[in-house]
Amino acid sequence: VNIGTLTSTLPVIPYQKLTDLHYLSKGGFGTVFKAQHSDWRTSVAIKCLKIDSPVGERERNSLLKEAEVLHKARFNYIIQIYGVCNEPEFFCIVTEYMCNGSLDRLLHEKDSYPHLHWPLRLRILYQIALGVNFLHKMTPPLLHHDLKTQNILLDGEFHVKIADFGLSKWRQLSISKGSGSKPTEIGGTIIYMPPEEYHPNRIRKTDVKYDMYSYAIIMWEVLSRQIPFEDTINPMQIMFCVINGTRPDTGAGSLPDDTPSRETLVRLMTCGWAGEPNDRPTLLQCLMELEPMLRRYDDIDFLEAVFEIKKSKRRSV
Ligand SMILES: CNC(=O)c1cc(Oc2ccc(NC(=O)Nc3ccc(SCC(=O)O)c(F)c3)c(F)c2)ccn1
Repeated sequence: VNIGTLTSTLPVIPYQKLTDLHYLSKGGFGTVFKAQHSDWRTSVAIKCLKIDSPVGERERNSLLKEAEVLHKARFNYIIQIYGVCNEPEFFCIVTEYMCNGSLDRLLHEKDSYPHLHWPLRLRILYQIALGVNFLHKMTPPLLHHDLKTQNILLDGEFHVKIADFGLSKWRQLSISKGSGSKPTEIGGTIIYMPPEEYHPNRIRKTDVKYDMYSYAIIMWEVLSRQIPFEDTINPMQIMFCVINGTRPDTGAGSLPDDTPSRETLVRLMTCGWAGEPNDRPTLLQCLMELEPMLRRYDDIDFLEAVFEIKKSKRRSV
């Protein structure tokens, strides 16, 4: 990646403008901090190469590639990049800070969030689909291939932005290049991984269909607030079951009968997680089916759902 072309359109942020660093998380070989930008007077997130390890050329290039990808993929439902900090002893990309954290926490920290009203859950599913569909409609299509609730971030009003904490080489759909799969992070979860990915053969033609499988699993997780395959602890067991057609339970025990548009949502999930990639719908087809569901609600419905969360969050602090 030519840093010159990248920084000709992306701000270069001097390191001394980044203050009050707080550690957030550690990725493959990247570390994420919250920081304040002293001129812009806002919180930012910075993803740096391990500040202890010498910044290797390969790692630096990988982060540059990520900046380029994020810069090209600017969209309302993809995490926004503000710039890069490119100094000899410090190298990081600077993005917006998503103050309400990951969807994973919103779904499963039920003490903090006892009520998650349907309008907000549907808006979250719709906005994830908008983000992933945008990636798939780029030329060439940009594949996420690590969609999971930990990579879905929420801003102050609980709007969704797609993120990718993992730091590994970027993949794009290119017919020429044999598309080897992105190695799953060590200890990464496989519950969002489609069965054809368990033993990736060199030339896989249906790459965009990978994200659709992950999206279907996320749909189930949002609507049920349960962990997919929770009772099977051993990843090998999950892979075995999934290859044999086991999927999350779509009965009333997991998806309540009062789930709005239950039949349509269950059909989208079951088609989305089909074992045969070509049987899965596209994200665009999902959007077409979700749009009439969202139109049933108005802003007050969404505001009430967000208000409910903020009230209970205040109580639980
Ligand atoms: C409580 N709040 C927080 O903790 C917090 C942390 C945070 O840290 C980061 C998280 C992720 C990234 N980076 C990233 O998302 N990159 C990326 C790259 C490619 C694609 S799309 C194609 C593909 O996936 O390959 C994509 F969608 C995303 C980052 F730079 C910082 C940001 C905001 N808030």
